[in-house]
Amino acid sequence: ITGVLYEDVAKLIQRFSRYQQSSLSIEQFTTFGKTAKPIESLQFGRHELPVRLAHIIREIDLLPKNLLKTPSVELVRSWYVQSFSELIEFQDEQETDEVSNRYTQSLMHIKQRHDNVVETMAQGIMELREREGDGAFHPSIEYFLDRFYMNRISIRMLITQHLVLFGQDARSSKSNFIGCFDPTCHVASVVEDAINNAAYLCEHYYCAAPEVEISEFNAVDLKKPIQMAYVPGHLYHMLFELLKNAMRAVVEQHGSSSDAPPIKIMITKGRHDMTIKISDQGGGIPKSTIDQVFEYHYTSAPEPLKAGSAAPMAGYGYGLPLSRLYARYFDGDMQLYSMEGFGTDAVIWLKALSAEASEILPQYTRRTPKNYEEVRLAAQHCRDWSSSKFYGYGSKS
Ligand SMILES: O=S(=O)(c1ccc(O)cc1O)N1Cc2ccccc2C1
Repeated sequence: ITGVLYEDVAKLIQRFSRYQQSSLSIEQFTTFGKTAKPIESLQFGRHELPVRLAHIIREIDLLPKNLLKTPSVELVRSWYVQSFSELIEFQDEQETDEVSNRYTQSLMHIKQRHDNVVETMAQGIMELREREGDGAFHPSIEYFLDRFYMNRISIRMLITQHLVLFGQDARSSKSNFIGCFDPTCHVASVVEDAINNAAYLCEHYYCAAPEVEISEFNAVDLKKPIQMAYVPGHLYHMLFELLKNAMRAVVEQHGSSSDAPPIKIMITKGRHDMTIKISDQGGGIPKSTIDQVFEYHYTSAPEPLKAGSAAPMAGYGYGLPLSRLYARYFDGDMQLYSMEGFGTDAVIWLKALSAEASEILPQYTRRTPKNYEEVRLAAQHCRDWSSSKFYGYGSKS
């Protein structure tokens, strides 16, 4: 029986990976969430979730065999296939309340099953690097992880949105939240939360935390506080990471003396972008190493935050690459501008209009395997460029 089942699942994954994924805007999430019934959410999710799972399973199968065959990556793949199989069961079910409740239960289990995907995937890549050194797969692994974690953010968004709207932990209707979305998110308040928590950690580690000054400029509604429809949890995650880095930089540069230069935060809103800039005088880093801080450093895989252990200050594990994915998820971005010897500006751009803030989903297409080949070749090309082969001079090895 399992043989047959296995064969069917592989065929179903193929089939579902050929459907186009439906990218939702924040406008669509909030409009749908205001009036949708559990049944309607089931009708959308029981198709879209298997499609997104199938897309990324196909992409996992493009990984170099030596990585794909590590115990950790095989375990992660089995979670995705298991969740795909469970969701497929709802395809031709009657749309009754009983089915809807079973669907909600299933989403809860799937969310829990995937809680440790980031750590487990990092473990697999670390195992491989220890065994095979800095493998030639490095750049295409970065390409894969960005797409893999973006897909995971998007799947967890759909699942969490359904659970918050219709699950046990459904929010009391008192707040004007629509699921995970705050339609009138007051940006400075989320910034203040992130500052307080990052400063608490900084005090705990360094016995001091730099001052932080916040300014706003609303070019759309002068004098009005800057608000937007967004997922406060995502915004907080990005800000907390950047503030930890900035505070650590300032304290390590100026010691815990009280005359350390303050960190300055500028929040602006234009017709297209809501932008946050965090400026620190923490000594900065060379331009040549900026790209590396956005790499997934498997060496310091994120320690699972067990109760009681203090969260790490700016560990440079996955904090920055994942934060940039959150910024990019609803078509925004994040970038660092550093002046080595002086300090760094970290900038987050988000879409000011919720109708323009659409999910950016990595699509698995017939071209995807070729893209991986191109990424690998391009990296090889860069390695050649940096060698004297191309310049014909210079001592670079
Ligand atoms: O690389 S950074 O310029 C830097 C990176 C990201 C960021 O958000 C803010 C930053 O300031 N910076 C982080 C850090 C930590 C300890 C000691 C010195 C530094 C310098």
